Amino acid sequence: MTQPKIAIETRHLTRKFGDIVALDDANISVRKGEFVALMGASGSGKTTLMNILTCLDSASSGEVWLDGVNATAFNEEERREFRARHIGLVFQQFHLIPYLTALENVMLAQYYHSVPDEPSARHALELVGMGHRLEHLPNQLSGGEQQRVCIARALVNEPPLIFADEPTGNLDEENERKVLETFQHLHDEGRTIIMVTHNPVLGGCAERIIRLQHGKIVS
Ligand SMILES: Nc1ncnc2c1ncn2[C@@H]1O[C@H](COP(=O)(O)OP(=O)(O)OP(=O)(O)O)[C@@H](O)[C@H]1O
Repeated sequence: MTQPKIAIETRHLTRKFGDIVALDDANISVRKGEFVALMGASGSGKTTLMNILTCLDSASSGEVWLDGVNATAFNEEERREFRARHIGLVFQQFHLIPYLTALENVMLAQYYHSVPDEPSARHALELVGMGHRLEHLPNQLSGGEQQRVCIARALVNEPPLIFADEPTGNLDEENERKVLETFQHLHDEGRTIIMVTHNPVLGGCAERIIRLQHGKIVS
């Protein structure tokens, strides 16, 4: 079977919360291997869209296709299952387990997915430039290093889609640069990345910017 070239597609996607239309007839299409930034003012619907695309929420109407699968009518169990197999998430807050080393934190993600495999956990950390900090605890790492452990954790199970929500929000400029370089490296490797950000520097590093305004895609 040939693999679909489209990683993400939404058709007339709408999400309402009571009277509030958080997402209004949104149509987006992201190719496999694309690096896309999702930008827009506060309240424009970025989180709402991300939550649907990462199977944390479902739409009020419209369709969502992820990695060639129609995810529109997934129930909670199916969403959880799909998320575990297809989606890697990087958050602004690191959510690392403080008493586990960098390597163990990454292996824990493997454990929840299938089985821990130390060589591939090491490889994921090497990929993000953290091969020299495997045995460090989170509090022995800089913010940027912790975020790179989180990126390794997000990609260790080889998810086809990587989502990042303000991944450098808590970092200084130097660490922001290193994390950005890591995403660019992953992009060069052909991974599909969708990044929510307010930061024009990050937005400028993406291949394309999808802009939201009052729940609508404006460009
Ligand atoms: N659970 C909810 N219940 C009611 N209204 C909601 C809910 N979630 C979001 N909204 C509303 O939907 C709109 C879009 O919110 P959303 O969080 O998607 O914006 P955002 O672009 O991510 O904003 P920010 O950049 O501030 O995080 C806002 O008007 C918000 O108040």
